Amino acid sequence: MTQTETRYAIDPASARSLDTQGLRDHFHVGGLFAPGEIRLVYSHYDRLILGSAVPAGGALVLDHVAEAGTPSILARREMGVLNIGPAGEVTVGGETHRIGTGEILYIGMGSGPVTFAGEGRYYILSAPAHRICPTRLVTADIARRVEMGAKATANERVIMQFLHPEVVETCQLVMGYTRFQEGSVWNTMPAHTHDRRMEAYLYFDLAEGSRVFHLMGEPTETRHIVMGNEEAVISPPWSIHAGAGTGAYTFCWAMAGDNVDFTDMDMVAMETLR
Ligand SMILES: O=C(O)C(=O)C[C@H](O)C(=O)CO
Ligand SMILES: [Zn+2]
Repeated sequence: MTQTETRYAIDPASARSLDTQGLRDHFHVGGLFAPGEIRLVYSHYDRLILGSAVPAGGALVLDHVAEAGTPSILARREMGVLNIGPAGEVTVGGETHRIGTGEILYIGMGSGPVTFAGEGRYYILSAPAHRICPTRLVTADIARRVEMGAKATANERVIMQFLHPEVVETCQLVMGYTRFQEGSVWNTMPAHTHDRRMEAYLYFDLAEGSRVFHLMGEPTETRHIVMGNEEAVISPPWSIHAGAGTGAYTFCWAMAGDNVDFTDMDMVAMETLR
């Protein structure tokens, strides 16, 4: 079963006036990773689709998604699939890929239906594409590693860049995840925006009872959204996206938009934040 929910894009002035529930309705994505289901959210920010597939030992096929308006989801789209569960198999274009924990499968436009199988817990991201780039499994040993932050500022972390121009060719998807050194809990601080690209975060590997306070909004109008394990959040192009956890966590970040330049960010000075 595939379930799809649409989230419309709103402007920063409208977002400013939202209360907690309003912010969650627009940006927070809960209820993913339901066993035996594919759940998708179709965001109007850069038309990114994010979601999950949990075959729970069986098989689930992702093919027609009415919101995309094409016979098959990949007809005019590309996809990145991160496995946050035990190893599993994804079959696409007549080939079966065994995806280990923490590995990402890039799937090129026009590949046809995607079958998710085994015990994997798959996080799905898909963006419109304009040409075919080859499907490829990206393992942690070939991902780019960027070490950032420091213990003293509780933000010592490694940004693992999987779908990145120096690793694998994509049309507009840029994707990876960030891991923290023990004791570090702050992500993406100092904060930034990139009006050219939207972003989505999936927070995972949180212990029970642990939460991440995700920060969003224009730099001078920040708001927070409290995130539980395996919950995602949509970051509009005009918004910062940062967070602090009450304990350890990992998060997957993904972007779509006008360029694939990871370093194209507008850094926000600490004094600017409100
Ligand atoms: O920890 C970080 O900092 C990040 O992972 C930042 C994201 O990758 C990002 O916001 C990229 O634009
Ligand atoms: Zn960013």
